[in-house]
Amino acid sequence: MNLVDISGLTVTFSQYEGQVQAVRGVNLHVAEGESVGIVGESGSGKSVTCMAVMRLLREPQARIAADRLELAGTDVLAADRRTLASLRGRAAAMIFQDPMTAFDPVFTIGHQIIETIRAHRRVSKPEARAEAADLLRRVEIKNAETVLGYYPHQLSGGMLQRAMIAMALSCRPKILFADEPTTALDVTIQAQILQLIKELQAEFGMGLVMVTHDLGVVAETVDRVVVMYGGKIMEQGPVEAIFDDPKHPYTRALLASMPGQIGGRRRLTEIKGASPNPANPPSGCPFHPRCSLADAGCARAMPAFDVLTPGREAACWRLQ
Ligand SMILES: Nc1ncnc2c1ncn2[C@@H]1O[C@H](COP(=O)(O)OP(=O)(O)OP(=O)(O)O)[C@@H](O)[C@H]1O
Repeated sequence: MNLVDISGLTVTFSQYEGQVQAVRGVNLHVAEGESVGIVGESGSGKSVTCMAVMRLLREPQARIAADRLELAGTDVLAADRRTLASLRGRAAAMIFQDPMTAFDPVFTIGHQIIETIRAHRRVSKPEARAEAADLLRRVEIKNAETVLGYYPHQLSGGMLQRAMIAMALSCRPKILFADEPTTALDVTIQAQILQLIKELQAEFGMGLVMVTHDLGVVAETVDRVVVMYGGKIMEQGPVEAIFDDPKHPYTRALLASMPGQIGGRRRLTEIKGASPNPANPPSGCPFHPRCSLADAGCARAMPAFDVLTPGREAACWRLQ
């Protein structure tokens, strides 16, 4: 079964200035235990895609439409509030760049993890407390019992990130969405946290969707890569294929702008030209205004995906 099953997803935000077309026809599938990286520059629609399948976007400002939008076999567009609340946590959890978004500053770490466990499972408070301490140990927080009594501001950024991962894992989700989970951390801590996510993914047998602008992060952590640009998928395939033999000119440009140091924090700003304005996206292939290979046809229509091998596909007129 696919843990994530998305076909024809579009997400549009209504704003005073007009409509922002954040996601424009995305198909995405993640199998059990699989790890997938979604990469692309800022604003390409990576986060919104994940938030849409978790139904975490504020509606009706965000309008979500899809031919299929399923999380662990449940149609999230048809799901009621209760089903969604139970899905979030039990089926899927999400971690973010800023752990303060996951924690409430006025409660201790322990209180918040224990409450999360008890919101989803019938366990006594002492059992939940023991489990919370155990989870903190698994994310390599040494003085776990003490840390349970700490407030979020008493932990360093890296420690708080670990505590957020512990809280996300507390309901034993089938899939974890990690949205730029290490971007705010310094390089050594970043590498440790990525390693930890990878180990926990294997240990828990979870699916993983890693959202990042950093190809180095993807190289380190996932099996399959999905490259997004202007609200669309440009190319996808196994991580080795994407790195060794990128097909789409955008993927090639992304790789060329990659910092030498894996996990480095340089932003991908070196591709010439500006990323598309989602309020007024370019016609045809969204990358055509910046693509050195583009011709008039590229502005006319978005090409279909060329399936190079099963699971390896790219959408580029010049490839055809
Ligand atoms: N709540 C919102 N209201 C209006 N526009 C939004 C909202 N959330 C996201 N957007 C817009 O949707 C587009 C896609 O955003 P998204 O956050 O998915 O990009 P991203 O690829 O994840 O990049 P980043 O790394 O910057 O988060 C952006 O242009 C963004 O400004």
